[in-house]
Amino acid sequence: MTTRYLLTDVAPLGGTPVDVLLADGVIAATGPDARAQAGDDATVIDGAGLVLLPGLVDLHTHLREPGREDAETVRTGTRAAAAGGFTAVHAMANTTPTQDTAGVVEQVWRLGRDAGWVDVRPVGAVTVGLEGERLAELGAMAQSEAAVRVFSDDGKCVHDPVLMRRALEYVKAFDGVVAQHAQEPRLTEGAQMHEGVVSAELGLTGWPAVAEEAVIARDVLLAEHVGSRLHVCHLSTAGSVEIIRWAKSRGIDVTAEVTPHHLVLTDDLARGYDPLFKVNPPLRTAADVEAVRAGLADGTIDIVATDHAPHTREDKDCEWAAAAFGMTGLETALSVVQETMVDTGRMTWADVARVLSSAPARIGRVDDHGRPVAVGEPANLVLVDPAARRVVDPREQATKSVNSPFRGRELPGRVVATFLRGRATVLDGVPCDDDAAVSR
Ligand SMILES: NC(=O)N[C@@H](CC(=O)O)C(=O)O
Repeated sequence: MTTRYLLTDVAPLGGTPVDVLLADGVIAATGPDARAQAGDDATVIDGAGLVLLPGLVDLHTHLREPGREDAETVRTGTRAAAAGGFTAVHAMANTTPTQDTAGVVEQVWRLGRDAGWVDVRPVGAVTVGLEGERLAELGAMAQSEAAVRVFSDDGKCVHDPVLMRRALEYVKAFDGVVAQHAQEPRLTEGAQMHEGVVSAELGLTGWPAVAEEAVIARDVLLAEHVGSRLHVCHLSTAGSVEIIRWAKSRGIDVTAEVTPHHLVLTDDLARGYDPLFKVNPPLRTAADVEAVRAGLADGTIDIVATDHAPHTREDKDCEWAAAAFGMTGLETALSVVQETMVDTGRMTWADVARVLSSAPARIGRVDDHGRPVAVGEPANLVLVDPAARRVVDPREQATKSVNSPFRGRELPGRVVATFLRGRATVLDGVPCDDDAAVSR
């Protein structure tokens, strides 16, 4: 039998404090019933001042296994996810070999299940080898044990409009979604950072906003034409927010994500030539940051997704032009959303539960996650201390890589505990290594 937990005086979604009993993998009782049913054997966690949210769900994580286990493995990446308050993650397809067959997605799914930290939902590649030439085995991946519902060539754009159209049409058969990495390749050849004043000053090749916006505009029209579901990865510009707003007003079935780093960091950071700030799509301007915050607050942008992109020191500790694109994010996402959206009064904790849990769970068709905090629901939960503050030290994080752009920065909030089907994966802010993989 798994441990029973009595969380006392916790605030579900930041609301009125209440006692909550977790038993047999579910929320067994709330209020006075919780204490009455807890019995003597329940582990009591003092939840005064803490917020209880549904476990976070990431639609966009790079776990790097198979192929780049030197940067991250399914085990280290999912342990980092649990530390960050996640109970489910989607593992992106740009592995080696590519997650473009039933065999590879099943391998990743099994590694996730055996690690036991979070539920891993592999993303399937749209095209074979992410090469943009032939559709991958979408149906076989959907029907595999991994039950793939999200398909993406992330890291690369599906730039051929005919292939994109076919993928959008094909995934309808199994209620899938195509998640597009919107980057017009010809407009971004050799690009190193956002195209603007700073790139001109530094003499680095620019990645113009239009290279993202042109693909999003095309794809929302394609999605409308074929009546399919489209998801836009890591949207980063004010113009992209406008296009999504327009598409939604027309009733087009599109969803969009923003990353934590695009909610706060700007292209000015490139001035130090520190590749920690090199990412795809690039950090944009302060006006873009304001536009994505406004878009997230008004629901134009549906979710926050980490785009956790771990890289080895070798791939990051070099000159800007040679460095890999990408930043880690699983262990700082919730804090950045708190700092930029909650502490600024733009969103409530209920909104946070929507953008980091229920909406991504719905887009990815992940059952049992992102559910209401209510009796009978699966106990996939995270307990957060919003009053805590910490200085980010990547060496203390669970991820194998240290390329956090928040290194040395003080951020609000701390994950106190994470529960996966009622089993604690994190307690007192520390991953429960002894218990991992015990009960799945
Ligand atoms: N987001 C990133 O900067 N990097 C991603 C892929 C990508 O989108 O380029 C990665 O896999 O490292």
